[in-house]
Amino acid sequence: MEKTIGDDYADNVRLSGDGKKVIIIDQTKLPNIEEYLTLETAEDIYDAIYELKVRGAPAIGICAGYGIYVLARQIHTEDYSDFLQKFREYKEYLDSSRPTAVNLSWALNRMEKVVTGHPQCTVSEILKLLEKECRMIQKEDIKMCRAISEYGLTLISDGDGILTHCNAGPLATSRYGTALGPLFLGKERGMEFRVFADETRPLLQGARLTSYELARGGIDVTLICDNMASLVMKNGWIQACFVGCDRVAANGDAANKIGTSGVAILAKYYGIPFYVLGPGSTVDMACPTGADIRIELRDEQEIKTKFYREPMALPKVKCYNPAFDVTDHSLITAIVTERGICYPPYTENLAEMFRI
Ligand SMILES: CSC[C@@H](O)[C@@H](O)C(=O)COP(=O)(O)O
Repeated sequence: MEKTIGDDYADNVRLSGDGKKVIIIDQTKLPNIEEYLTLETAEDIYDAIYELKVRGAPAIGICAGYGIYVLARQIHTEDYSDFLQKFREYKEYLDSSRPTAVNLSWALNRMEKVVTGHPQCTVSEILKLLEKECRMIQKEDIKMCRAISEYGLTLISDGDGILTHCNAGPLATSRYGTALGPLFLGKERGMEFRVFADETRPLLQGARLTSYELARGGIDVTLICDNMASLVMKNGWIQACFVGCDRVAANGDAANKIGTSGVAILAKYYGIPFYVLGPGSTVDMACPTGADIRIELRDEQEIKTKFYREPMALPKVKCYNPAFDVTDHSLITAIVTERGICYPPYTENLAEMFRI
């Protein structure tokens, strides 16, 4: 089969050959060092997620699925209730690593259902089913990204300028990505886009990951500081904004990397369509509105020192470091999932699309 651009990134999160470890590319080291990490203990997996070594909502879910399987193998009992109790302890621990992306608890709940759905099975039979399920989560993600890419590509034309924020590319998923998926797919089909990547303060996912992925994929990418988005829009260089999401509420409000809502407000002002792209697993129909989404607060050192040779503020200066914000549904032109392109009114149309 012919190799596609997304294949280069297909193994960012995977299970080791013996099934006893999770292997991830360390995203905090990119773009300078391509280093793979082996995760074996509950602490390894928790820390990798918390420290953003693996990040991006779908990739976090995939890592958690593989992670809980690896941990389940370490539960040495033949007793179903003991197994379930220990499994749940691991699940709760991993689930507490990051609160905003729903994919984390979604994947862990899926894995738990395999256990609770088979009380008649032996522990070794349950382990086989768990392995199948976590591999399935990743396979489905690849399929979903492909479908999202196809739908997303219908929204743009050859030669368009696209602005993106944070990283919703192959590193954040399994292949193609969500917001970047249409661009990789278009590239495979001979289309050219001019992408403007917000650097995305404070952790610079746009600079370190998005511009790296796009440049490697041969896509024309220009890195800008977050505060330059307004100018490139005013210049007429942007025909659409494509961003990912960490949780979409039932009314269409969408949580994504801090700064996304500002991009949406600018896009509205300049009359540029603003699209949110993500897998159905990111749509949380149990969450009524954006106000119900828990926003992760992170360490102030990420703002002051993390990527600088010297501190950028006095130690006594206070910082406020929310990792995400919520874009109001009224600013979103459409939400693209593997099920199709959902336009407003979102409360009705998401309910119809996700059949509740
Ligand atoms: C397909 S990834 C979608 C989102 O998870 C992405 O846009 C994002 O905000 C990631 O934030 P991060 O804190 O880097 O995990």
